[in-house]
Formats: sequence, structure tokens, C-alpha cells
Amino acid sequence: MAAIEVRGLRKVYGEVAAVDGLDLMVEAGEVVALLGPNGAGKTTTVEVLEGYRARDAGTVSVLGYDPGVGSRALRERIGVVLQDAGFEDNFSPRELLRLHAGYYPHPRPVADVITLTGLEEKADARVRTLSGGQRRRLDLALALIGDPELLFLDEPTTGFDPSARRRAWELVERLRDLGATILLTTHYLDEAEHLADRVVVIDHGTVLAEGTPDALAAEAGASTVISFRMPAGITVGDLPLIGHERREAGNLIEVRTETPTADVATLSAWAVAHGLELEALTLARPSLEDVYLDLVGEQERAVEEAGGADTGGTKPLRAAASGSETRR
Ligand SMILES: Nc1ncnc2c1ncn2[C@@H]1O[C@H](COP(=O)(O)OP(=O)(O)OP(=O)(O)O)[C@@H](O)[C@H]1O
Repeated sequence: MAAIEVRGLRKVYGEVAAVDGLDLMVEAGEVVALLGPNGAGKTTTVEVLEGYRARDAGTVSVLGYDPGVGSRALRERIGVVLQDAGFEDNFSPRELLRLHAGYYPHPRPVADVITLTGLEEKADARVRTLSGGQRRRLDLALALIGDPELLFLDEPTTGFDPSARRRAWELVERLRDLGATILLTTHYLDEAEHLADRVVVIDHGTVLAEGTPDALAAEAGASTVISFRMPAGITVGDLPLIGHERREAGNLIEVRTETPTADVATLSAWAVAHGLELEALTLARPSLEDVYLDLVGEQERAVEEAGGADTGGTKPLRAAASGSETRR
């Protein structure tokens, strides 16, 4: 059975369809990252799945339950990191964790969760004295205390310093190895690339693309980039004909290619034959960031062409821009 199964999810705020016919499937044991620009509908989707928000249409199954019904049995099996949870500032992390442990039938030991989330030094300090990143770690600790089989992490590492982020990643990897299913939202594409088995890119409340980071890159036709510094005394016309698209940035040449193995061989053979050293020679695989920016950029252009102009904080939606859906 899939851990999460969503079909045709729709959530409307006034005139704005925050989620607009979204389908999503997460298998048990999978780590899936929801990506998308601000206002894409990620948090709304996650909040519906967590049972914090009612939906307007669609079917939703989380561990076989409908989260809209508010079952205690479901709440006991999921862990949630909200974007901004409010805490009782006068408690310490240890006290809050003990309190929350009492809500679950089989909690993890409080001391283990403190160690897992690296909160040892602040375990007995008042929450109001914690830094932003330490509070996020406490969010994560509270999500883990019930030993959940499904974890929702909404921007779990926002505000973390680089080493805290690495530790959080290791923690997510450990949880995955222990068999947890994880749905996370993030704006850090390296985080998604590092952690997720599969990414789902959403915008305007619907899915734009999904797959493994590699499959998305292949589907988007993103090409590999060979780059090198132009050797002294050589002009572009002297170079062998490799790749398709070339770009010059100062004396750095970038060549986009679909056949990097053959093109690097041609280039190297040419350089060796001419006694040249190609300095700063690199071969870069397209990153998830390149693919994401292409996808979201295309979507934005499509919305603009359909006559929608961005109105600031509240996004015009594809459906709203074409005058359908929201008034149904
Ligand atoms: N409580 C609310 N009332 C009215 N509109 C809302 C509410 N919550 C969200 N929205 C709107 O719904 C849309 C989707 O918001 P949502 O928070 O789900 O996006 P997001 O993808 O999580 O964005 P971000 O990356 O900025 O967190 C936005 O247009 C937002 O303004």
C-alpha cells in the first residue's frame, strides 16, 4: 500500500486556488521532496495531508486514513515539522519532549532524540533562549519523539548553519535507513538532490514534473557542460567542432553537449596533438537546480502568455488566469 495517495486535491482560499487538482503518490519507505516557488502550494498540500487543513475536493489517503477525519490513530503514526511552530517559551527542550512523548503509545527515549538532533547543550535551557536554527532542531526533535513511520518535514533546515544542515541530512538518511517514509518540502535543491529518492516539482497548485533528479534532467533534455580555459594564441575557430551550443565567458569556453564522452575525447586528442594544456577543464552534469529553473521558468512564461500577470504575494493561477476552476 502506498503511504500517501492523493488524487485531484484542491484547496481554495477565496479566489485563489492554492492547490489545483494535485496528484501525488508516495510509496512506503520513500523519501520524496516537494519543490516549487513561493506560493506554489507545497505547505497547503502538506497541511492537508497532516490533517491541519480541510480540503475542498479530491481524495487523500495517508497510511490508509483520510486525514480530514482527524483520527488519533493516524496522528500517532506521523511526525510533523511545521514551518513555524509556536512553543511554550518557558519550557526547556527536554521538558517539551517529555510532554510530547506522553501523547504517543511508543515514543522514542527523550535522551536519544536530544542526541539525534544535536540538542545536548541546550536540552535544559529555556526555549526562548534558543537560536533560530536550534528551534528548528527542536521542531525536528518533536516530530521524531513519537517514533513515526511517516514524517512530514516542511523546510526542515531553513536557518540551519552548514554543519547543522549536514547533521540534519545525516539524520534524515538514518531515518530512511530505519524504514521511515518522508515527505519534505525545501527550497534547497542540493538538499532535495541529496536526500530525495524522487522529487515532485509543483507550481500553481499542480504537478509540473516528477521523477528522480537524474530522470528529470534526462527528460528536460538538460545537457552536460564541458568547460575549459582557451589556450593562449588559440581562437574559437581553431577548436574542433564539438557539442552544440558554445558560450564564451571571458577566456572560459562552455560547450553544451549530449555526447560528453566522445566530445571530451575529441577535444583532448586535439589539444594533445597541438601540445596544448586545457586549463580548468571540467565536465559538469546538469544539476537539479538547472532543471528546476528551466521547468519553473517555462511555467512562468506560459502563465504570462495566457494573460496572467503576477500580482505580488498572491499568485495568479494557471486556472484562474484562464478564467476557469476558481468560480466552479
Ligand atoms: N491561510 C491562507 N489564506 C489565504 N491564502 C493562503 C493561505 N495560505 C496560503 N495561501 C495562499 O495559497 C497559495 C499557496 O501557498 P502555500 O503556503 O501552500 O505555498 P508554498 O508553496 O508552501 O510557498 P512557500 O515556498 O512560500 O512556503 C499562495 O498563493 C498563498 O498566498
